[in-house]
Amino acid sequence: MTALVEVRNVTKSFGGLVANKNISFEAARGELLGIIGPNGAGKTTLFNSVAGTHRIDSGRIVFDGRDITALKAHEIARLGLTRTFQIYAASGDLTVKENIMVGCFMKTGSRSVASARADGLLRDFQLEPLARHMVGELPIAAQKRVVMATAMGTEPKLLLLDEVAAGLTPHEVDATVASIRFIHQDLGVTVILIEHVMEMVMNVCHRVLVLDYGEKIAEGLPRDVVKDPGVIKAYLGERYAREYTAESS
Ligand SMILES: Nc1ncnc2c1ncn2[C@@H]1O[C@H](COP(=O)(O)OP(=O)(O)OP(=O)(O)O)[C@@H](O)[C@H]1O
Repeated sequence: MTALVEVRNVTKSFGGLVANKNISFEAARGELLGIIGPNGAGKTTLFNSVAGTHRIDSGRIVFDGRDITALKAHEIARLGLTRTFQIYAASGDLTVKENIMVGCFMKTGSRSVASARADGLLRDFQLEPLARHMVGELPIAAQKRVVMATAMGTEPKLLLLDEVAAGLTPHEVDATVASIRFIHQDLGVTVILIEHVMEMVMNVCHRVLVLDYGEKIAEGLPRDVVKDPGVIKAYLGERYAREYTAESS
């Protein structure tokens, strides 16, 4: 598999705090990559660095064969790299369908094309009965599906999902896993996801990167990463690691 995105020696500081320190990784076309690590490790900062939400201090990012390091977020999104936000950021004034259409307008200027595409996404993400509801009034699980459907409206090649399982019940996490598999397998989108819900990471990710204090401390198969002593110490804890080691052996 060839790399769809290559991140080389990316550093990003906020004042004296180095939130991403010399981080390098690649995601292959068709891969489903997870990023884990404790609160404040630099995961969201890394998404912001890759998606052009902020300028990085140093390093280089290549997406789909093109150097995107100096591009702005909307220019990067047009190339097919879309990110979702951990905190839902859409306008509360929009209905579910209108919200999804905002994503579709990235690829078309036609209202009827955007509307038809949004109808398809409403079906794909089981949102049809909610199409006319205001997004801000929906339960969290449905809001997360709107976030994913809106992102898919931009027709990405690479989708960065920031904690789409946070705050969900186990049943809702299962439904989110199904949505991610649909995006990845049926729609053929490469996915990188940040997640604290380890059941989901273990379930869906091909590979996992682990960040701690702004640095990449591990990278590998989920079953190997959860046994890494550095990852256990920094993030998972002994009890959790024992559970997963027992399950995967
Ligand atoms: N815009 C900003 N200005 C100043 N500091 C920031 C900014 N964004 C992030 N930071 C700091 O950078 C560090 C990394 O934050 P980041 O949000 O990337 O961590 P994270 O791994 O995503 O955490 P979480 O799992 O809690 O979402 C933290 O110390 C955070 O306070």
